[in-house]
Amino acid sequence: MESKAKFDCCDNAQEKRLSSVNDTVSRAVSLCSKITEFEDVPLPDAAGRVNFGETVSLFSLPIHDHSAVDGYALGGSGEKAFKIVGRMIAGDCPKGRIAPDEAVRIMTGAPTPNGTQSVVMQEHANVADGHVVPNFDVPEGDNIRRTGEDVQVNQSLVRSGTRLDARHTALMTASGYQTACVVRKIRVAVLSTGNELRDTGVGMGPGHIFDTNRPMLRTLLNSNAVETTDLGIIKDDLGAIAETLKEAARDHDLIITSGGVSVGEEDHLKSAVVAAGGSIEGWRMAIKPGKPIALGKIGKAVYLGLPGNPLACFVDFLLVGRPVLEALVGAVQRAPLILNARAAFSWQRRPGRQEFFPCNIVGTSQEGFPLLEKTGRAGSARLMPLIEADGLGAVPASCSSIEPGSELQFYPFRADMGL
Ligand SMILES: Nc1nc2c(c(=O)[nH]1)N[C@H]1C(S)=C(S)[C@@H](COP(=O)(O)OP(=O)(O)OC[C@H]3O[C@@H](n4cnc5c(N)ncnc54)[C@H](O)[C@@H]3O)O[C@H]1N2
Ligand code: MOO
Repeated sequence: MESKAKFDCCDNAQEKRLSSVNDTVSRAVSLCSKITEFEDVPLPDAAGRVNFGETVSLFSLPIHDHSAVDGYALGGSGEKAFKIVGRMIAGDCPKGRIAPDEAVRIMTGAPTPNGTQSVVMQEHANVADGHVVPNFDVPEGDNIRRTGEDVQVNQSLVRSGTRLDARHTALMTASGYQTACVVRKIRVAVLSTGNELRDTGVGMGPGHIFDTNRPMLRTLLNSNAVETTDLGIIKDDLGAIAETLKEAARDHDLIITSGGVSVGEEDHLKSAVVAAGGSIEGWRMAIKPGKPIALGKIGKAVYLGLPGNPLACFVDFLLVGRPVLEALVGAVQRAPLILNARAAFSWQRRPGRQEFFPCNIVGTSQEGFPLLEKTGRAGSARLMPLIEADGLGAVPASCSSIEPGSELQFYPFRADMGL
């Protein structure tokens, strides 16, 4: 059943009933039910997966008191001679007790004997005749890493919904885990629609183009947390599309299509979703490129219809598709990284829709913001400007003119410390 949603209008009178990106994302996320099946995976293979439930520490960290330096464990305080009564290296079993006038030769990581007041670095002590004399009165506790000072046993380590990376592999391994319990992979079906589309090398003729969006979407979906089914190219045929959608809805969490979401006579996706027994919940966003987008449900599967123009498809996947994937696995939703930036260029534009354009960082403005240059003439069918781009610049719907120094928003493609 089709349901009509209420949308904010953008400020162009001809562009009524367009929704904002935020409203569209909220609507899309509200269609998603969190996947509740889970599996155990070895920690080094768990990067990109989402933690199912809360993980608590099996051990205290550090597991035992140990020395932070190579030096001497001292049984007491003072700038005096301590008799060296033993030697401990990393891996030795914690044993023995030292008296206030005794010391133990100790290496970094070795357990400190009971009775240790402090550890003095070997550079800060003199050794002669089986005794060590620190160069100063070493404060109590110096250079001893205490049991549990980082993590207590049973302490919460990783929250439910956390996307795992090398940090979690390290901490969970240190506290006794070999595997992580993660949400099962999201099953995503991808298909393209359009009579003009051909796979590379298959039956190209006049009027045909290469199907760009399907390989692009498969690449965007290529993560450890997603299992993608490629359903190929479907002709602009309502019945064929509806049949494919209906079939895909049986065993996928998300169906992503490209093309056929606009208003032309061969734009069948909206009707096809309904014919497949589903509902369409949203239609158009006040952005450029990427205005037409279809959101809906077919059975339990979420449906996301992206526009055919490749840059529009790319932008809509990043803005709406990504949060949908996060919602399906119950990942903690993080605010998108949107930076304040300044323009290094002039640009006159027609107001009406928030506009995104590929751009790169060419310097830093006087105020310290990234200075952006467009990487080519933007257009929803143009891909070349993306290639040299560091991210997407954005201007609000009302903007009609950009001069050097004008404020922009910047959505970076990557963070250099990315995990
Ligand atoms: N009368 C109107 N026409 C259009 C409007 C509108 O508001 N009123 N919106 C325009 C906008 S904005 C966009 S974006 C496009 C989106 O249209 P569709 O999603 O229906 O996409 P198609 O018509 O199927 O294709 C558009 C364009 O993209 C090419 N294409 C399609 N699929 C692929 C693919 N997999 N790989 C590469 N290229 C693809 C297709 O050949 C077309 O050239 O609608 C505007 N029209
Ligand atoms: O939204 Mo369309 O992508 O402007 O061409």
